[in-house]
Amino acid sequence: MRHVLTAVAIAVLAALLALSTANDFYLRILFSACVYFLCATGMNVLLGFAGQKSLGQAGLFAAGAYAAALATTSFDMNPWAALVLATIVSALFGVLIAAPSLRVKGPSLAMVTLAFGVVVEKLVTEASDIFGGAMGIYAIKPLTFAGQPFTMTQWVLFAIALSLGTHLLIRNLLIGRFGRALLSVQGDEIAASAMGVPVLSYKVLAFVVAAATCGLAGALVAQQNQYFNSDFVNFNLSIFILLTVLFGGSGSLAGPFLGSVTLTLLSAFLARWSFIEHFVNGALLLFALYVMPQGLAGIGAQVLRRFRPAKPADLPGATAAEASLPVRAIAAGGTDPVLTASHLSKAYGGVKPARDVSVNVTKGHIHALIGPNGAGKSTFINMLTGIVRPDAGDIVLNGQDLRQASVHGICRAGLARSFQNLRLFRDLTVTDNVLIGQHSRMRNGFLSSLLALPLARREEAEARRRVAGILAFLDLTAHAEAPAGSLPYGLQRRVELARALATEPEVLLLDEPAAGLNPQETEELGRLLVRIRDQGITILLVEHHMDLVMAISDHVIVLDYGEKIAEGPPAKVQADPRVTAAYLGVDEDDDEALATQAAGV
Ligand SMILES: Nc1ncnc2c1ncn2[C@@H]1O[C@H](COP(=O)(O)OP(=O)(O)OP(=O)(O)O)[C@@H](O)[C@H]1O
Repeated sequence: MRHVLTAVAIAVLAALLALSTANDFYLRILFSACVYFLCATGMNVLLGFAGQKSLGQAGLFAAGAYAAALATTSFDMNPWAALVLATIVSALFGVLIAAPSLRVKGPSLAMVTLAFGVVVEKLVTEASDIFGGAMGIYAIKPLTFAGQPFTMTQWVLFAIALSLGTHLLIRNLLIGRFGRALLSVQGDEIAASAMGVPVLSYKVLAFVVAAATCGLAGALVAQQNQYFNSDFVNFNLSIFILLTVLFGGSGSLAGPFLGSVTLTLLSAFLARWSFIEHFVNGALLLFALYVMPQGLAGIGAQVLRRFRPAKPADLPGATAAEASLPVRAIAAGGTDPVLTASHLSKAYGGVKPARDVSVNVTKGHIHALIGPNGAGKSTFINMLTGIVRPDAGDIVLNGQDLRQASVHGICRAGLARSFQNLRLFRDLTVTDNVLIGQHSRMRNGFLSSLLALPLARREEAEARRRVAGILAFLDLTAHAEAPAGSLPYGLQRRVELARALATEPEVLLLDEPAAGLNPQETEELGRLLVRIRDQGITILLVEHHMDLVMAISDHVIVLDYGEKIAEGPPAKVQADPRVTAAYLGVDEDDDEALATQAAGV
C-alpha cells in the first residue's frame, strides 16, 4: 500500500507542477519524462524481470507512432481509438520480435532485436509513399477534451495519469505470480520450466508488454506533435530506452521512474550542447553497467537499508506457520503404479544411456535408482521430466500419457524434480524460490493479476500460506527471506527440495539429493524423505550413498550401461551378483569375488 501511495503522491506532485507553470519548455520536459517512463516501464519487464535484452525498442516506438499517424490521417479514425489501436499494433509487433527469443539468447538475441530496429528504420525511411520518409506525416489528430485538442498542460496531465496507471498495473503483475515466473525465466530456464513455468509464453508476454508500452509512448509523441517522421526512429532511441532502465535500476519497480526522470532532465540540460549528448549517454551506459549494476534504485535501497535494517523473516505467518505439505487432491485416489515408464530408450550416437528400460513406480513408496557413474540415471530422470526426449518408449502418470508433454506440463501433471547440480534461483529469496514451485498450482490469470482482482490476492495469500507450511516442514523458516544463493550448500539442497514439494507432486524425482552433504546431513535427509513419503508423496531418488538407499528405500532399481540389470527390495538387490559385478567391475562368473563383495554394495 505504501508503494501505491508514494506513486500517487509523486503523480499528484508532478500534476501540480504542470498546473503551476505555463512555460512550454518545462511542460515538454515533464511530457518527455512520462514518455520515456512508459518505454522504460515495459522494458523493465523485459530486461529486468525476464532477462531478455532488446536493442530494437525504437522499432516498436515507431510501430505505435505510425499506427496512430496513419489511422488518424489515412483512415480518419477517432484519435482516442487510434491511441488504443496503436498500442495493440505495437503489442503484435512485440510477438514478432519475441519469436527469435524462443531460439536465441543473450548477445545473439540483442543482435536480432537490433536488426529489427534497423529494418523498421529503413522501412519508414524508404517506403516514403506510406510513411512519408524524412518528410514525415502531418496533421496527425491529437487527443481531444470536450471537442478541443489537448492543450500542452492537458497533454502532460494525461501522460502523468497514463504513467501512473501503467505503473500500478504492471506492478500488480510483477509483485505476484507473473513477476516471479519472469524472474525464474531470467534465473534458469530449465529450472523454471521444471517448476511448471511455461518459459516460452512468459518470454512472449514480456516482449508484448514492453512493445505495448513503447508503442503507446510512440503514439503519444506522434499525436502530441501532430507530426512524425523517420528521424524519430533511430538506434539512439533504443539505446536511450535501455539506458533509462539500466541507469534507473533494472529489475526494480522504482528503476524506470528514477531513470526516466534523471535522464530526461540531463538530456534537457545537455540540449544546448547536442554534440555531446550521445557521448554522455554512452558514458552513462558504461558507468551503469560497470559501476552501479543495480542502478540508482540499487543505491537508494542500500542507503535505505543503512537507516532501516531489514526485519527478520517477514513472511506472513512465517513464524507461526504449521509444518505441512500441500498434497494434491488426486494423491488420495490415482492409480497404482502411479508412474510407469515402458521400454524407454535413448542414444547419443554410440552412447546409449537408456536401453529399453521399464520401471513401475508404486504409489507411496520410496524407490531408489542406483548404478555406477554413467549408467544413465540422470538421463532417465531427464526423460521422465521431459528435459530429454526418449527415442522410444512411453511414460504414463496416473493414466496420463506424458511422452509428448512439455517440461512444464509434466510438472503440472504431478512430476517434480530436483537437480544433480543445484539449479536454484540464487538471487531470489528462499520464499520466492519456493513460491515459484507453487506457480502451476495458482489459478489467477493475466487479467486478474494485472487488475489485482480478489482472486489474485486470495491465490497469492494461499500460496504464501502453503509455502510457509512447507518451509516449516523442512525447517527452513529462519531462512525464508535470505537469498537462496547465500545459504550453505546443505540448506540450498533443502530449498530445492522445498521448491519441488511446492509443485504438489504426485511423484518426487530427486537426482542425488545427498550429493555434497556430510554424514549427519545425509542422515537427516533420510529421515526427511521418509516423512515426505509418509505424507503420501511417492519418491524416486537417484543416489550414490548406499547407506541412505538401503536405509529408506522400499524398492531399488539398478541401471548399468543404460540397462536395467536388477530391481527389488534393498536386501535382495544388495545380494544380487550382477549388481556387485556392475559396481565393482568384477567378472560375473567370479563367484568367490562376488560373494565376498556382495555385502558391501
Ligand atoms: N547430452 C548428452 N550428449 C551425449 N552424451 C550424453 C549426454 N547426456 C548424457 N550422456 C552420456 O550418457 C551416459 C549416461 O549419463 P548420465 O548422466 O545419465 O549417467 P548417470 O548414471 O547419471 O551418471 P552419474 O552417476 O555420474 O551422474 C554418459 O556416458 C554420458 O556421458
